[in-house]
This record gives sequence, structure tokens and C-alpha cells, in this order.
Amino acid sequence: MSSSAAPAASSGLSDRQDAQRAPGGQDSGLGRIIDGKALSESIRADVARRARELAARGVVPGLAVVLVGDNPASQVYVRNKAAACEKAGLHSRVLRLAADISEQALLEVVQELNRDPAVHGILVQLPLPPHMDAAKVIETIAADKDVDGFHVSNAGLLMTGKPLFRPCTPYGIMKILESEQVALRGAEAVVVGASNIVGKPMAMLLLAAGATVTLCNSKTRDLGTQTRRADVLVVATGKPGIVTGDMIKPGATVIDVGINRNADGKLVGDVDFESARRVAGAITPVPGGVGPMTIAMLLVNTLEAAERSLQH
Ligand SMILES: Nc1nc(=O)c2c([nH]1)NC[C@@H]1CN(c3ccc(C(=O)N[C@@H](CCC(=O)O)C(=O)O)cc3)C=[N+]21
Ligand SMILES: [Mg+2]
Repeated sequence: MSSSAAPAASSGLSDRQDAQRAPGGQDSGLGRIIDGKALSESIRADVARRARELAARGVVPGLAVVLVGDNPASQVYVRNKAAACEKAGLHSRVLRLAADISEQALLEVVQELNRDPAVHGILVQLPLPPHMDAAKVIETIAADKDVDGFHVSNAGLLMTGKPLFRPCTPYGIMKILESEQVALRGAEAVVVGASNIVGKPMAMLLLAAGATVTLCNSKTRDLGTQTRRADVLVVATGKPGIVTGDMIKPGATVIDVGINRNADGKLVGDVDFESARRVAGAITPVPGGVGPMTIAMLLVNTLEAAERSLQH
């Protein structure tokens, strides 16, 4: 692919964005890389501003994160969430529980957080150890503190068009599409992966925005036939490289939710980035795409829970 050697000067673009501009500003044949990190920072700045307004009214938004066991990836995510809270002026509390804690003891911890007026949002980090029934734990969280949006009440409210908390990853993806000014009314949207956490709520949000939605799963026959119709393609399977450039409609917006560590320890998505970028109009990178938006929307949900606490 061609890349301009022109100096970045005052273009205001990152080196990476500048490198994909062909001489004369013509289309270089490479899709734009969507900067989820920059967008997440502007959302977090907005959260910080609203948190200051709340603080002036005597309310500091509080998030409680419950971490069971010592999964190293979970440790990192939980630390990042806590740091993002502090930076935005939200209070965060991390409860670290031993991997062998009983399910009953965990349920009691959640019930205590439900009663605590300083806690506006509760997140129980997944996955939970195998001896726990994750659904039972999630259903124990008060629906009006369920900032993940995983509780059946919140899933039902989303499905019936009256969402309280939107799950953070799909919500962040909607913010990306909005900021990219992707037209969704009447558009073909294809979601690959039908989890309760990403794929299913993603389909609901896209549907509510007027897209025609196809939800694919691990049994979908000839996946490429589905994905090639997509104006907006969201991939959330946990399978690196499941979508390649030949499966993408030219000009499509491609959103990669996967976070996989490859053999050399590098983070990669579910989409084969190099081949996809030659076809897509715009694409999210991994890292720096969807991941930072997930955390930003967790802050938004927590802030809004605190704002609602003032309304009654
Ligand atoms: N109850 C619950 N809620 C969750 O929201 C939840 C969870 N459990 N369990 C684990 C997953 C995973 N998750 C991520 C959030 C941010 C990044 C993120 O910021 N990723 C960075 C890179 C991070 C890195 O370098 O490892 C990026 O994509 O740029 C990743 C993953 C939230 N999760
Ligand atoms: Mg990412």
C-alpha cells in the first residue's frame, strides 16, 4: 500500500493516520483506523465534568468492583477500571475475594453493596470460578445498580426498547458509530457472536437505531456470505482471524471486539487486521479500539446511576 512521506507538520493527525494518506490526499486504499482511545478520553472528560456537578450537589458517584480469585487478566482490567474512576472523580472500591469463597458468601457481599447508599454501581468481574452460578450472582445485583447491564431485568428492558443500563461494550460501539457518523437507518448490520454480554445486546441496539440486523453464531453456515452484506460488521467471537478481508464489503465499518493474545504475546482481535483494512472504510484496532470504550461507558453508567439517585 502506498504511504505518503510528507511531513506530518500541523495536520493534526497521528503518524498512523498520516501514513495512510496517499500523496494528494487521495484514497490510499486503506480503511481509516478508528481511534477508540481518543473517543474514550473525550467521554471520560465529559463524565468528569458531570461528576463535578454532582459533587457540588453532595453526591460522589461510587462504583464497587467485586473480583473473585486471582485471574491475572481480571486483575489488570479491574485495576484499569479503578484508575479510570479515580481520574474522572468517581469513587471506586475493589473487593478482592478468595477464589474458594462460597457462592452464598459472595451473594451476601453483593446484597450488602445493594444496601450501601454510597455505592451506585456494582460490577462482579467475570468469569467467576466454576463452582459459582454466574447467572445467580448477577440476578442478585440490584437492577438499578447493575452498571454492566447484565441483569435479566436490564436485558428485558433493552429488548423492549426502554433500556436502563446498556451493556458497556455494545454501548461503546454505538458511540463509536455515532462519532464516525455511520448511518444506521436501513443499513445492513451483521453481528458475529451471540453472547449475552456483547452480541445479543449489540443486535438490539443496532435494531433500535433502524438497522436490519443479522446475528450470526458458531453454527452459521458460510459466514462470509453473511458478513459480505454488512455495511456495519461487529465481530465478537473470541476467535482470532475469524473474519478476513475477503469477507468484508468494500467500504464497510468494521468493529473488532476480540481481545486475544497471540503466540508472541501480542494482543490481536477477531478480525485479521491487515487484510481487513484493505477493504474496510474504517476499522477499530486492537488494542485502542473497543476496549477503552467499554471502560468509558462503565463510567457513564455509574455516573447516570448516581444522577438517578438524586431523582428520588
Ligand atoms: N462484569 C464484567 N464486566 C466487564 O465489562 C468485563 C468483565 N466482567 N470481564 C472481562 C471483560 C473484558 N473487559 C475489558 C475492558 C476493557 C479492555 C481494554 O481497555 N482493553 C485495552 C487493552 C488492554 C490490554 O492491553 O490488555 C484495549 O483494547 O485497548 C479490555 C477488556 C471488560 N470485561
Ligand atoms: Mg480494543
